[in-house]
Amino acid sequence: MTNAADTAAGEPPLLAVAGTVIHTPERGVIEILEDAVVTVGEDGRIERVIESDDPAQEATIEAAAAGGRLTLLRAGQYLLPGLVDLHVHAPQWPQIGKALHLPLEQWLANCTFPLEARYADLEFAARSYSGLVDALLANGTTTALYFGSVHLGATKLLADLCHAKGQRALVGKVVMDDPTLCPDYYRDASATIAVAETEMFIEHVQRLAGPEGRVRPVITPRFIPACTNDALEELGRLARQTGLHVQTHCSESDWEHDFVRHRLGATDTRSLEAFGLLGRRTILAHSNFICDDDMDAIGGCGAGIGHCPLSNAYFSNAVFPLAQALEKKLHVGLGTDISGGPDASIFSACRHAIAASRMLADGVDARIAPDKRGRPGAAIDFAEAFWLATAGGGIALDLPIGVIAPGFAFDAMVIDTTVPDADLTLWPDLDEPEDVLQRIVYGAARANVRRVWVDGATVVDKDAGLDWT
Ligand SMILES: Nc1nc2[nH]cnc2c(=O)[nH]1
Repeated sequence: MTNAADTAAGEPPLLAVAGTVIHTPERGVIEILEDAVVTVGEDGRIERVIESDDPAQEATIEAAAAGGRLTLLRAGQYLLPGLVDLHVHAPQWPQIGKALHLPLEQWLANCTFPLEARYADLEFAARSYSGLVDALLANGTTTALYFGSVHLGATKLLADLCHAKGQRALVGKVVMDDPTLCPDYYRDASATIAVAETEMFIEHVQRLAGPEGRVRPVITPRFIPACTNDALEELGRLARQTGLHVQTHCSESDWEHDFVRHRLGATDTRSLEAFGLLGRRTILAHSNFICDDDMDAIGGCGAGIGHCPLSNAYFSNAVFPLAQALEKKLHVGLGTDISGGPDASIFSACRHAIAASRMLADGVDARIAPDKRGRPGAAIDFAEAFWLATAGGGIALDLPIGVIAPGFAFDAMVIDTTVPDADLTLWPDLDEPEDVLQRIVYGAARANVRRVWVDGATVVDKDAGLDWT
């Protein structure tokens, strides 16, 4: 990706990683750079990707090795961009793998709000959030977009922990102030207090990490049914004034979609737009019931969608029209939706996204004739799924992440296809080069993620005792 002429020796890099790079810089495009060297500058950004036939490689490797800054991948290890999770409910971590038998509205009222209310206790919050951030990093999630709870204190703690552990994180104090839906024991006391605490949270995070830092505050109305119009209007004003990210749930299930249409006479998307909450840095979780007009509104302002295929299977009554959204050039990435999705891995989300798209394409009810059963053209493949999990998530967030190329942040991971206690096995005598990515997308587990960097800093090294050079 660079010419010999570009590679005159300069300052030694912060880091150089030598090995085979696999990424998907564009939707459906797999790029494999065998035996490349990726150099990273002091700012944590990728400086150069030097291919194997470039004479500058040797000197770069020697300089990095001399400075103790070289990481050399072994046979069977691959350098991939880190994963981006566009939808995580941090306080629901202790509920992962439980309570998925209920419809959304009962799950919220009977299980989720009582659990989230416990985050008034900062000791409980610290225990839960610390385990969650460690687990996501160990799964290769270098960037996470988090809903906190309604509590200012616990949500500050979540931001502090992400900062301390080095994860790229966008974190929101949840706003939910409408007594019609939110119980007395778990809601903002008023719209005014909810907005004031959101402002305090923004100040805290920007003091912690800087205005465009690795940890950023997000304006977070939980979803329209939980918020008064006053709160939504004020949060819209704040979004316009600050230019910060916004996250919320959008047209998730029959119940939720109909609730908003009855209350406001418009879809979630058009209502959010009217409140000033739909913009380039808005991420809409789910969005399963969006219509063509909603897609036009989302595409028109460049907002993003966090597609959560596993949680949709439990709560959403429908499959998100992913391929249609991509054809319309909407910005889409993947989310686990912990704990509506009982799986912390974005590799799993890739697999669920592929499976859901196939079911939408073919249809699911065998009693319906094949030509009427599905929605032709709705399927995506593994390369598109991996693009959603990396570059697609980065585009949705408007951040330079998800691609191994100069100018992007060095948020990356080593996938080891040789670890013994895992089911990911390559068959070099049977495989085409692109099959490596296919096998990783379908087979990678937490144990295969050996090392993780964010902004060039090592945040996970499961083989810390081993020599990487
Ligand atoms: N899946 C999901 N949907 C929601 N809608 C409002 N809150 C939630 C939540 O916590 N999870």
